[in-house]
Amino acid sequence: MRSREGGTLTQYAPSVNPFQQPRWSGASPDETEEEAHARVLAMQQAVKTSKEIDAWLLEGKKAFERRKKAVKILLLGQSESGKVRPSYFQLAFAPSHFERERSVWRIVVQLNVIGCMKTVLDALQDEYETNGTHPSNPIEETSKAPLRALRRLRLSLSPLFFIESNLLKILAPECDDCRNMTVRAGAGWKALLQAKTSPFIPSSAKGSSTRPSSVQGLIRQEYDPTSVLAAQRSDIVALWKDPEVQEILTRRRPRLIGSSSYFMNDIERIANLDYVPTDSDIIRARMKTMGVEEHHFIMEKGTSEFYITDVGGTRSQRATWAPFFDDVQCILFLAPLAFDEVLEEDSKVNRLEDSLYLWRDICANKLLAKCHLILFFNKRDVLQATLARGVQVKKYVPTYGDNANDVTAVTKYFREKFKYYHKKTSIQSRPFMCHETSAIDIKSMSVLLTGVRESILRQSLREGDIM
Ligand SMILES: Nc1nc2c(ncn2[C@@H]2O[C@H](COP(=O)(O)OP(=O)(O)OP(=O)(O)O)[C@@H](O)[C@H]2O)c(=O)[nH]1
Ligand SMILES: [Mg+2]
Repeated sequence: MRSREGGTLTQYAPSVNPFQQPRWSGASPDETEEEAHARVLAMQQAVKTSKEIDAWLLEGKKAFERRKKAVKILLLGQSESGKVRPSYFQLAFAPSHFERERSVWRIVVQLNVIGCMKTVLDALQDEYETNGTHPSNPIEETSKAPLRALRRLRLSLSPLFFIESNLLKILAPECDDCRNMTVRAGAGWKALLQAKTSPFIPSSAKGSSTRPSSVQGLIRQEYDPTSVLAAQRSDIVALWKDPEVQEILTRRRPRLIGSSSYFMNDIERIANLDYVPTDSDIIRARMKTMGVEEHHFIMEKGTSEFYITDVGGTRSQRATWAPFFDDVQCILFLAPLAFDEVLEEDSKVNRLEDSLYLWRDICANKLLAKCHLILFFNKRDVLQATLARGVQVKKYVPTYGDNANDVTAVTKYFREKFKYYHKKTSIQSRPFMCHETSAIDIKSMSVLLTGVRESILRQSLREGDIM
């Protein structure tokens, strides 16, 4: 055999056979002792890193397998449609997790109360200023009296507004009013609130372990509205129950966030030193979220795992939903029958019309062709109250015509509309599932969600998703 240059191969062969040498250690022949030491350390580190990568890959594989077997639910709907459902799932299937977050929701409820107080004070100010500047007002001094009382009240409540701004600095630094506050999705804001307001500040969060507990108490009070609310309870109750104030609110209809009136009607219970929010309070508390948040639950009784993804529903956030359409099995679509309301972010758009078109787009989405869609006509109680006030559907939806103006007829009418788009735009046929719900009815919501969970599990088993 010859090499290309013409010489024999044997003339290039090494004098020693490497395969017969002891195992190569990476050491060079003239290595010093320190170099040898450094080399051994580097090799040990490399082995450790390699094991860590293996463990990480294995963990990732396990997580992927777990996720594959879990039930994946996506909550969709416009802003304020009532996607408080992660709390419901926690309450129904992981109650101890729900329990741990109770202290956080106390502050959210208190912020809702502060926001509502501000709206009431602003509405009264507008009312009195308009009346006070009215040229035909005969007794100018008398007309100024309510404005002066209002100013006094604002002053006495000012510690609350100071605490509000402290809380905003940690929750939503770019915002100066809790009524417009939006927190970033994820548990970050809850941990921050817990750290600032929990009764026992952990030593790691104290900064100085020698700080006396009275100072810690003061720091806590800067972030905790409880004692100020308790001290001002009688003034707040008197203001909210004043028939004149109620008349002004009914006439002016200022926008009250979330379930503020529910909290204000119960203010004697809430403005208390030992106030702990009830399940109902937590479900009603309003905290606008920005971004997408995934909640992972393992059922405390049973073995099922859930991934529930909650999204921000304002129009500007809807583009962020698509990446979550990939492996979702079921969408719970929330659509309140708010035929007489407009979107907060665009006052030209009717809320119900927006929901209907959003539903149509979800039904038509190719990525969701195999996904189960469950429609919730949420806020049934609000629909009931609106119709009871005599608000006519046909005034807002001309095609409604002379159908009866009651909950049954209204629900039936809109159910047909949603069903029509479901059938017309779904790429492959799927059952139309629609429920009427009300977040305030915790018991029946839990029963309903248990039913939904069972049917998703059954469906997944049928399709072989879950082993
Ligand atoms: N009365 C009543 N209030 C409800 C109902 N469902 C939700 N709410 C309240 O409506 C407010 C808004 O609900 P959320 O669930 O926070 O709104 P969301 O859909 O998550 O809105 P974004 O986070 O902005 O997308 C909260 O104060 C809820 O307590 C209901 O059925 N009846
Ligand atoms: Mg939300």
